[in-house]
Amino acid sequence: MSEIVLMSDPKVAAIPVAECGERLVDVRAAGSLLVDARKQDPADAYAYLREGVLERLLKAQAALPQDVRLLFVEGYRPPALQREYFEEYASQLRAIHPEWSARQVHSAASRYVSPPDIAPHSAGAAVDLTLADAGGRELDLGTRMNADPEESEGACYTHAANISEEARANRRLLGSALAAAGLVNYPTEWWHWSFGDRYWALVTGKSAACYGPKEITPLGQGLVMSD
Ligand SMILES: C[C@@H](N)C(=O)N[C@H](C)C(=O)O
Ligand SMILES: [Zn+2]
Repeated sequence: MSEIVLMSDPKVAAIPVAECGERLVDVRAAGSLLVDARKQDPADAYAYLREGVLERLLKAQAALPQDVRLLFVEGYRPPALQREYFEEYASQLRAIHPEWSARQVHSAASRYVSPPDIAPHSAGAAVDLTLADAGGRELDLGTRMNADPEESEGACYTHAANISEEARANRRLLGSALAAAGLVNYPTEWWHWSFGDRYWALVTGKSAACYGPKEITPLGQGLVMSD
């Protein structure tokens, strides 16, 4: 298996963004995806994604067996929230490993949360999702979603060996549908997939990302994006 490129790798930040300006859309309006409210925020920003990412999720949903559904948990994440997540996990790591340098902490933190400057969720390009049965019950993917590497003893890594055969099969099913639709996985998190961001561009050999980080402002029934 090829070596994992972490989000903190300078190769990711070196990818330029040629912003295409595509809008963020509410995935709940598409109607055919299961959407879980565990990450709901007052502006419902969590439910938004770039239009091209949603199109690809719908394609992946259509490729799954009839009794299996994608369960969407989190899409867009405001830059301030991304910073909060990153800092929170970095301080946990500092407490566990007081001997680590700032560089080591930054790199280890990026196994689980992207550095805010390159964050795919803040570009509306990434989605955290899992599988559910026809009744909406989550399937066994080996760990809870958002289990960090310490808590899960590494089982959050997509190709971890310390999960059951059933969980491995479910990860394969999720992965084959999403990869066929054009999304790429962050290999330290089985639930994190993206399209159009810098990480996606690096993995797929594109010269630039098409979606860069955005701030959003709620307006009427929607969201307005700005740099
Ligand atoms: C925090 C976790 N749900 C997540 O989204 N991690 C990725 C790497 C990110 O922050 O982009
Ligand atoms: Zn994610």
